[in-house]
Amino acid sequence: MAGPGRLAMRALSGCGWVRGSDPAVLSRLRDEAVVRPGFLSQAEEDTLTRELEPQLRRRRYEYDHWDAAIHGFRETEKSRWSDASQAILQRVQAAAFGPDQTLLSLVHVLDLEPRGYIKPHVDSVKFCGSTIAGLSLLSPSVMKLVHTQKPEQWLELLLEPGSLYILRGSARYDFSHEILRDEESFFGEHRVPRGRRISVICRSLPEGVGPGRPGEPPLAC
Ligand SMILES: O=C(O)CCC(=O)C(=O)O
Ligand SMILES: [Fe+2]
Ligand SMILES: [Mn+2]
Repeated sequence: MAGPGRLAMRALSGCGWVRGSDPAVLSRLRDEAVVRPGFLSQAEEDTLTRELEPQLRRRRYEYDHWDAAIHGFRETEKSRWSDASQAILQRVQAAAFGPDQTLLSLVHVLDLEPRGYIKPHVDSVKFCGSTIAGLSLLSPSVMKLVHTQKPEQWLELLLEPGSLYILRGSARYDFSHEILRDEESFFGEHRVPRGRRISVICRSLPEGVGPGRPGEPPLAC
């Protein structure tokens, strides 16, 4: 997909991959809800997908938890990576995290089938620090952020395959995030048809928590 058309970009300030309810929200969250399209080369995308596929294929998609935040998904946590993937994750770390932040050693890998979606939620502050950074593979999708107290304030993030998104600070704590289901998958006027999407999500540890205790953080942050 080539990115949003001129129409969708009309109301935007700055980046063509982020839309917002109003210019004030866009400017306030400018550095806190960031999309970097084309962060991965096609070769890097293929490397990650090829490495994850066998591990994911062993699991079944889950649908039936009526109160769960995520529907039509399978997931894993991964600590050991090939050298090539390790290099990609290091680029993510350098792009998204500060030198004083420690990352969860387990990287969260989420596979959403074409009908899969993620309901609005705020990642638990118990298990996840101030920064969340996610790579998107295979299918484009729209991530929507809505202010938990003032729902009239929102952002839409267009996540194309190969893109990196970063949520930090207020965007991470004061806004819920969700991945829209296919029927609702629009970036402004721009329809974003959903296929299968894999995301690779790095998170910082809650501040003040040491990096030890392997295996402690749960699957769903
Ligand atoms: O798939 C993503 O990029 C986000 C997943 C998510 O919000 C979560 O696991 O908490
Ligand atoms: Fe989340
Ligand atoms: Mn989660």
